[in-house]
Amino acid sequence: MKISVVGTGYVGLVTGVSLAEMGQNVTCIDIDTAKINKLKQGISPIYEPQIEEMMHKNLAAQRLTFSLDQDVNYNDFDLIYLAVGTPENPDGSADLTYINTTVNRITQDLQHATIVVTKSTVPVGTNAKIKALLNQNGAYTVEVVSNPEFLREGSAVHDVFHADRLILGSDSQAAMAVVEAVNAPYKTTVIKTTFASAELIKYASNAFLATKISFVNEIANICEATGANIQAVSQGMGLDTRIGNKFLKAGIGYGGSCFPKDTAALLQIAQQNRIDFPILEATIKTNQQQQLHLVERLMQYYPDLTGKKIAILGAAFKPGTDDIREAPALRIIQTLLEKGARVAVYDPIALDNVREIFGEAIEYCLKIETALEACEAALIATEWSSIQKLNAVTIKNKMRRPLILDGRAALLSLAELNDIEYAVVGQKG
Ligand SMILES: NC(=O)c1ccc[n+]([C@@H]2O[C@H](COP(=O)([O-])OP(=O)(O)OC[C@H]3O[C@@H](n4cnc5c(N)ncnc54)[C@H](O)[C@@H]3O)[C@@H](O)[C@H]2O)c1
Ligand SMILES: O=c1ccn([C@@H]2O[C@H](COP(=O)(O)OP(=O)(O)O[C@H]3O[C@H](CO)[C@@H](O)[C@H](O)[C@H]3O)[C@@H](O)[C@H]2O)c(=O)[nH]1
Repeated sequence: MKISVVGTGYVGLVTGVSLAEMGQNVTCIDIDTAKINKLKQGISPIYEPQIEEMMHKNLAAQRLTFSLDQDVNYNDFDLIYLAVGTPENPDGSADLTYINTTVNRITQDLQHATIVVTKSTVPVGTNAKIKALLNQNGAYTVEVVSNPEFLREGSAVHDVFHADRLILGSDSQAAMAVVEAVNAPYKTTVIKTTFASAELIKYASNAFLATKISFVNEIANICEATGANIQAVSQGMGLDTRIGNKFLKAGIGYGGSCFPKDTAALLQIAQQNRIDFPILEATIKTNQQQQLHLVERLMQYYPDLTGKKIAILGAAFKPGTDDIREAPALRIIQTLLEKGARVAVYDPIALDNVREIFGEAIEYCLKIETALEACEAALIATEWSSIQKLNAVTIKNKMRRPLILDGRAALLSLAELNDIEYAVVGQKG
């Protein structure tokens, strides 16, 4: 089967490479010339474990090609996956500009029936509109299947091959059967439903996970006030199989390209339907407050941060990725700069992306030791393994004051060392 995947970001690239690995003939398409040039040379524009090795293998087997949008004819494919971005509009709703541009572009080429599969996260009602747009001329029927993606950055390839479920939404059973067959090698539970239900499953899943995180972060705040310990509390909660132990890790809140924008978009969908969604509003508000939790705790040690060197350990929104979209570290750095502090940031792979935002305003450190050198406190924003390996000797030798504020419970064992000042989210410190 000849498949194209439009958009070579986290979802498009991983989808395309994985389908090629499953034996399909795949063309990954983008409008970004620099990205396509890199990809043609076998270089991944994103950091994602396993992706480059799998790319090289499938490029060599000639099952995988990369192409600029202007160089392809969409008539050449049996299936066309949409994996372009759907970022946040200023009012919180999903910006469908890239989806609409892609659909118009496909329509210009098409001269026969085909199937378009929407991987991008789109608001309820979008796939029905996509189908209407694709069938404007009425000479043949273009079927559409909503197939929302649930991969996580940092483990995207693993997640595609070990998905919990395959969600397909369409008004065409035949089209869903084709997409189901393509995905058969992944051997997962298949749910076939309508466009609207498939679209809502994606938003509801992300909003629920985000709510779990905000809930546990509120419990962590109660722990700090009362002397309870969030690690014990979330372990105790998580052993109840009705609750489950995942997404109960307290910290400085969620970031990334999905939870913040998808919670905002679901709130917009509710508002457009005149439905109140106070739980989701609270989830978002709690997360915004939680992202600055470490700064509040730091201010208890230093009411005036002017001129103080503060190390930020970890910039990516989570370990295993160079993605800094909506990363809590960015808001922390911005706030510290506004308060007059000097900031040195360590991250093993995301520093180039951070530099694009803060330029010369902060110091960038590829070694943790450089960030810690003569600093007055270190704030842990991402639980990279290199940060988890930090030892007491380095902390005491390098830092002017050995004060660690841990937003990701990365150095819990250090709490036992008396001569390091240590505070972690969810414990009195
Ligand atoms: N990142 C994730 O972990 C994740 C997981 C599940 C779902 N999603 C959803 O998948 C979608 C894509 O997310 P992403 O993170 O991969 O986005 P991304 O920003 O990393 O990549 C999008 C790509 O689409 C390209 N593009 C834009 N317009 C195009 C056009 N007209 N033709 C061809 N290419 C075009 C861009 O150049 C970019 O390379 C979003 O809707 C997102 O919500 C993302
Ligand atoms: O117990 C937890 C779990 C996660 N996080 C934070 O939550 C954010 C998101 O983490 P994660 O869900 O692992 O990463 P994403 O790559 O953003 O993946 C989410 O968003 C994707 C895009 O929609 C979905 O496909 C995935 O299923 C969904 O997990 C990160 O900042 C984490 O630090 C916590 O604070 N506590």
